[in-house]
Amino acid sequence: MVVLAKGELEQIALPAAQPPLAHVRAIDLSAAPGPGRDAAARALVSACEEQGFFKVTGHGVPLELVRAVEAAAAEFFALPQAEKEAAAGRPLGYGSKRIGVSGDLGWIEYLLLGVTPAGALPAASFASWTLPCAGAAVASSSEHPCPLRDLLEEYAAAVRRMACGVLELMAEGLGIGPADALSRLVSDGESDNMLRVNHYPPRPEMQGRLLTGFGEHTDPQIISVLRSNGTSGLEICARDGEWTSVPPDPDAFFVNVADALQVLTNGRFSSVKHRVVVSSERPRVSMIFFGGPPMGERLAPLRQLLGDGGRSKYREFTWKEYKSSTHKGRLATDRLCSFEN
Ligand SMILES: O=C(O)CCC(=O)C(=O)O
Ligand SMILES: [Fe+2]
Repeated sequence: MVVLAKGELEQIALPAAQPPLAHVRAIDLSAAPGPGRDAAARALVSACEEQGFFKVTGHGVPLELVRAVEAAAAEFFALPQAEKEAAAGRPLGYGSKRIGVSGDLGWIEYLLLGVTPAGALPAASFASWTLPCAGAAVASSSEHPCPLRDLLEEYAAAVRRMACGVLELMAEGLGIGPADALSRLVSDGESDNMLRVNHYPPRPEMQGRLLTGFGEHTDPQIISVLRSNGTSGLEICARDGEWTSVPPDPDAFFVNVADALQVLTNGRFSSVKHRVVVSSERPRVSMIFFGGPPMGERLAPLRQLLGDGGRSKYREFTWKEYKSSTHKGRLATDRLCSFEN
């Protein structure tokens, strides 16, 4: 449930609009080695250069698992508000309407969780709270293991593997080595991976107006892998500033180029600006895996992507430094510009 104080609904109301549909490239991760895989790697690089956004088919994540975790998430969000609030934490845990700490509001409730390299949700995510689940709400979680938590762990592990596959294909397409030049950042024991489950309840009647679900922003990590329950709402912004609506695809995963990858590629790829507009009478549930590097990782353009005499557009900084910059300022702030040379 999203409970807004007086005046807050007005802050997130949007004029009715029907942006054109985005044309999103599909990349087949299962293409066989040889010409098929080479073509997929080239298409992936073009998609990152042109849009910073694409979708992945042949991803190997079982759709039964995806549907089971989505159903368990929907049950969680249907719990009484007080039970969900018991899982509230900062910044991890349950939250509603507030995104970040700088006053951004949205028609949204969510769970934000840390992920270990094996895909587990570490105890630190649960330091001050446990994850209540429908059916187990009255029992202690040790007696009744929470199905949502188990499913999220399995899901995070599967999506992390897929994210690594995407980054390996990307390294091939960019012609950089070793094969794990990019994927190691997400598969490392210290990688700062996160999982976010967003629930956008159906919008209230507002005389045809729409609501901001998640305001415009770029994701700070390397890549984000997003899946939604087939309800529209995600919009991406093209280089020319035009917003387009992403047609939902319940069988594929969407991938965003995020800020750290823009830096690693010296701006050859740009992180994609995106937002969620709540326009549907159906609830939207989305699950996003954020592939982030270890806290101490030094980020700078990869030498192989600088070319002869190429100039680095960014100064070197650690992921920890960049991540803490994202905790300051509004969601839509362009944070990378303060790291430019
Ligand atoms: O919920 C969505 O579909 C996208 C949300 C998003 O961009 C995010 O959580 O970073
Ligand atoms: Fe995002």
